[in-house]
Amino acid sequence: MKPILETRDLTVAFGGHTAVNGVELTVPPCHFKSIIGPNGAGKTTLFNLLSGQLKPTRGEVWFKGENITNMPPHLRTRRGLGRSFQITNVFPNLTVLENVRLAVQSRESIRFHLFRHFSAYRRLLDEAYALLDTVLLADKADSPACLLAHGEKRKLEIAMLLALDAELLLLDEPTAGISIEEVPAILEVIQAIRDRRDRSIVLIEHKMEMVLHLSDSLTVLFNGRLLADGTPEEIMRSEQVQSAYLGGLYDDAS
Ligand SMILES: Nc1ncnc2c1ncn2[C@@H]1O[C@H](COP(=O)(O)OP(=O)(O)OP(=O)(O)O)[C@@H](O)[C@H]1O
Repeated sequence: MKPILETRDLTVAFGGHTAVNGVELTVPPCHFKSIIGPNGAGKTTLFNLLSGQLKPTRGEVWFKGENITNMPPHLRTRRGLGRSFQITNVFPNLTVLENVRLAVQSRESIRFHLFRHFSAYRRLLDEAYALLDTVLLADKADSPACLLAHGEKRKLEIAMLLALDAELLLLDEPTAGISIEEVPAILEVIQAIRDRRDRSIVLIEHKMEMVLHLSDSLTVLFNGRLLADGTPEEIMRSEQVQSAYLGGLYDDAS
């Protein structure tokens, strides 16, 4: 099966420091890959290269068979490559439902101009409701977005990403900064999206145990390099990974 996302020799250096170094990544369609690694391994920098926030010093990014290395972020989003924190257009005083409805509408308006009709508006609202259901946020549909708890905001972001119909979701530490009580709900949402098997997910996570049971494959970054790539079982068995994570090299800051 042709990969949906591929990187070739992807490298970026800041001055003398190579933050991402020759990374070769392959993500098949409808696949769930987690990128793990200790602090400073290069995970966020790699995401910046995938979403177009950064240009590589060397190497290429391919999405759906197209070389997107020099494509700006908004065009990558239109192609179907969506990143969670790119959702900067959450309107705090609008309700959760209206925010998702606007995200659905922004996708639709790229394709059609149907919205003068009430039936089209109704359809947008129905889709927005369905997405809120998917992310377990339907009970907050009428709350202003600014009143959501942190974890609920992450769910809203995921709903808006889904509304944009991203074929590949880049989720940057979706559980970072949220309370322990909210973590299971976020993981449940991600698992439900994974179980639909209709899109790919690439997720950054600092703590390997958080994503082991969710992932089809894991990529381990260490000092900017790809240390290991394989199924969760292969990664768990890898001595290299064990020593990187358990041999005192792993910075367990959360
Ligand atoms: N714009 C930049 N200029 C200079 N150095 C940078 C820049 N962005 C990242 N770095 C450096 O690149 C390295 C990788 O950082 P990155 O944030 O990608 O790591 P990470 O794996 O996401 O870590 P964390 O888990 O702490 O978020 C770090 O040493 C960081 O200081």
